[in-house]
Order: sequence, then C-alpha cells, then structure tokens
Amino acid sequence: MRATLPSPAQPIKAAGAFAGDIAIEVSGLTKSFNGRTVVSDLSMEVRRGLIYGFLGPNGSGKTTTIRMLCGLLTPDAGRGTCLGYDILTQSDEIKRHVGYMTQRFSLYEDLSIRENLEFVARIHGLDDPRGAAGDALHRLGLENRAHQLAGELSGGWKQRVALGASILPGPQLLLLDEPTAGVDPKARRDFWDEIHRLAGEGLTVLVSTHYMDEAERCHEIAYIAYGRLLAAGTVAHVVAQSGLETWTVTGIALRQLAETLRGRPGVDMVAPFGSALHVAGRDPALLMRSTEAARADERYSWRRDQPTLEDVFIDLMDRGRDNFR
Ligand SMILES: Nc1ncnc2c1ncn2[C@@H]1O[C@H](COP(=O)(O)OP(=O)(O)OP(=O)(O)O)[C@@H](O)[C@H]1O
Repeated sequence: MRATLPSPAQPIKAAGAFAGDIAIEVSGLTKSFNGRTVVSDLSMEVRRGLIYGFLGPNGSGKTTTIRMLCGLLTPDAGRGTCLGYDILTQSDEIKRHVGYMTQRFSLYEDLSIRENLEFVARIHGLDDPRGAAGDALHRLGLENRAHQLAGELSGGWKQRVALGASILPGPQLLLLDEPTAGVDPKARRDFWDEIHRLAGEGLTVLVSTHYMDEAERCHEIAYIAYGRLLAAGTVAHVVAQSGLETWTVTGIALRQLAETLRGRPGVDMVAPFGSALHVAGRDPALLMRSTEAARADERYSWRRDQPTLEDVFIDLMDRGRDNFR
C-alpha cells in the first residue's frame, strides 16, 4: 500500500474565536486513570481543514488523547488550545463547536432516518430541527432513504446517518472515533468520500482508525502507542522518518525463513505480507550481513522495496514496547 496523499483542503469558513490556520495545538498532555498513566507528555498541532488520523494499538490512548484535545476530558498536566479556546478553562465553548461520533453511537431502530436526525437536532436545541434534519439528509445524499426505519439499514448506512447526526449542530471540528469499525469496504470508501467532502467545506476532522487504507486517506496522521506519540505528519513523512530499509521476499517455506531471521542483529521487523515476507531493519549494513545466507538461498527471491505504513507501525509498536516496558 503506497501513500497517495490527497491535498489538504483549503478552509473556506472563518473560524469562531480564532483567525489562524491552527485548529489545535497542545503540549505536555498527560492523563492517568487509577494511578496508571495512559497518555504521557503528548504535544501536537493540527491545522484547520485537515483530516487528521489517529492510529495505534487497542488501549494505546487514542480516545483519551482526542477527548483531551477537544476539552471533553481534563488533562492532569499540559496545556493547549482547540479552535482558539483554552482546553483547560473553556471546554464549554469548545463543545459548542465540536461534533462527536462515538464508538457506541446508536440510532433508534424503530424511528426513521429523518426522525432520528430530528431527534438529535432537538437535543442540541436547534431552532429548526426539521430544517436541520433536512439539510443533513441533503448534504449526505440520504434524501431517498429519509423515511426508512433506522433498524432496516446496513452497517454502512447507519454510520452515514450517525455522521449526519454529528454535523447537525454545524461544528467546526468533527471527532470520529473508529467510525467504520465492522463496515464493509465499499461503505467505508463512501464514508471517506463524505469525510473528504466535509473537510473540503472547511471542517477539521479528527478520526481514529485501525485500517491502513484509511490512514492513507488522511492528510496527516499520528501514531500513538503506550500513551506516547511515536510519529506524526503526512504518511510519506512518517514512512520516510522510519529509516527502515525493507526487502520483500517471495518463494517457498517463508514461514521457516521468518523464524530463522527473527531476532537476528539488524533484523528489526519480519512480517508476512500477502504471499510475501517483509524483512526490514534500521541499520542497512547489519541487515545485509544477517540476511546474507538467506539472500544466497535459491529458494527465495529478494527485492528491495519501500516500507509500507503497516511495516512502519509494526516496527514502531515493537520499539515502543521495548522502550516503555
Ligand atoms: N474513564 C476511564 N477510567 C479508567 N480507565 C480508562 C478510562 N478511559 C480510558 N481508560 C483506559 O485508558 C487506556 C487507554 O484507553 P483509550 O480508550 O484512550 O485507548 P484507545 O487507543 O482509544 O483504544 P481502542 O483502540 O481500544 O479504542 C485503556 O487502558 C483504558 O482502559
């Protein structure tokens, strides 16, 4: 999977409390639960109009980070602003401008799509709930399904309605917490087209995901493991910064080869990739020495390759584990 980066959207709307092009800037964010630090000394910046992806293993602190960035959760230490408001003292103002689609978002199954959206609009206290629901239906191309019961929708359509609900209050910032978990590839693609459309209108989008193809559709990404920010920037930048020299190996008995190579000096990552094996290391000379015999073995064909984003994440996670154990 190679990085094909969309160009960052140019914001078109003037922002509420801030004039610059920075949506979020935080430094030193730290949070503990029950004496356990789950986010540690995290600093980052998100420009307006970007789709910013959060990646990392389960329980690595992505949701906690996103919630602190938006003033929904108070950090134990650190500072920052979101949409120009102080995350420590102005969380009410921030909340007014944030749309949040949580992992557990659920629709009322025996209400229609329109009724669900109107209900959410009422909860937000919007002046014209019916009009707002109509706008959301139009914006997301859901008009033909307005009267369909939410319980009859496929997972992908449900997520689109949930997205519609999260933009009802007209937010400047959208938080999407694993919005496409369990949704089929076509529906995921459609969902991401919507996200890009919204970003094109000036919305800043923070999205957590476990899918590599979705990471590649973000303008910038952050990789978080063990509560620490291990890499950030465009996909191309994160891949380039990894410093990994990568080889793709094809042939027979690759599992056996993987076992032979794993743990050798200079072999930092060995991972199956489809019908091939990816072998990578940060010290090219050492990697070459440790793989010399295997490269001379006629059963295998070795090809120098670019590391994939997945290679980089596997390596980051392994290194993170070593550093923070
Ligand atoms: N309110 C809370 N009270 C206690 N522990 C919490 C709370 N919120 C999160 N945690 C713990 O903090 C850690 C980080 O959780 P978080 O939800 O931020 O991770 P995540 O990277 O979003 O995970 P996932 O990908 O599984 O959603 C986890 O161990 C979680 O159990």
